[in-house]
Amino acid sequence: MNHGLFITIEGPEGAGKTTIINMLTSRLVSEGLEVVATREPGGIEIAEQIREVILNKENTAMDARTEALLYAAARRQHLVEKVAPALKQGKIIICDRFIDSSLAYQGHARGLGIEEVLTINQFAIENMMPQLTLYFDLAPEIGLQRINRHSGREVNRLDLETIEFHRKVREGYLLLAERFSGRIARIDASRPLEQVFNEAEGKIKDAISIHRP
Ligand SMILES: Nc1ncnc2c1ncn2[C@@H]1O[C@H](COP(=O)(O)OP(=O)(O)OP(=O)(O)O)[C@@H](O)[C@H]1O
Ligand SMILES: Cc1cn([C@H]2C[C@H](O)[C@@H](COP(=O)(O)O)O2)c(=O)[nH]c1=O
Repeated sequence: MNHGLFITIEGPEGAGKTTIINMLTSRLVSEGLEVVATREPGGIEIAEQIREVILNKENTAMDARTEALLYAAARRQHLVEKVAPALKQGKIIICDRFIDSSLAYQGHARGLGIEEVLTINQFAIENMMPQLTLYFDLAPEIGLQRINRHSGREVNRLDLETIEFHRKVREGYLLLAERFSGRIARIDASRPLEQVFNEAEGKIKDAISIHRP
């Protein structure tokens, strides 16, 4: 019997997560694997509604703990409705952001504390952790420039944070990559797309052979 595989992709704005997830999904599907690509916050109706509230540029009064709880709530619903059933069916889930985003953004950059944010997320996820996390490491200046110049996506409330905030996000991710080195693989996302893709694909293929022999 095939076992599901839960993979998450992390990193700052404009690191190339969406682009690479699309490329990885096409590649794996073309090889006959069943893949579900999804994202946080979002991926299902209720979580997309929560996303609207969190990322709305008008919601400048949002308290940091409210923000952390909303991300955790969206995560819970997405896990229960989409991720867990697909894993049960033996599929490969590739999720754009997961718990490490909350730890880096709310825990470290917002200053709520990584341990505190971990605690509320443990309640939300009940030990359902990814087997592999690819962290796309990139200086925030480059990522924000990529978004402003090329992607055409709407700027959201988090994008508008100060550059110091985005630097703290990176600092948070680097701390997490060190702490959870068995799960998180750092990928240098400043390189050309093809190189980033090749490394990401290699790590995923390794995980498939370990976790779905
Ligand atoms: N390695 C790369 N080199 C140069 N440009 C890139 C690279 N990867 C992605 N891009 C470009 O950067 C922009 C942002 O990419 P993408 O939307 O995939 O990032 P993202 O990590 O999903 O961003 P966000 O999380 O902020 O939505 C796109 O225009 C994409 O084509
Ligand atoms: C899951 C999660 C996300 N965030 C932040 C990170 C980004 O700024 C936005 C999501 O936008 P994207 O274009 O889909 O990357 O939300 C966060 O702060 N905490 C989280 O848990």
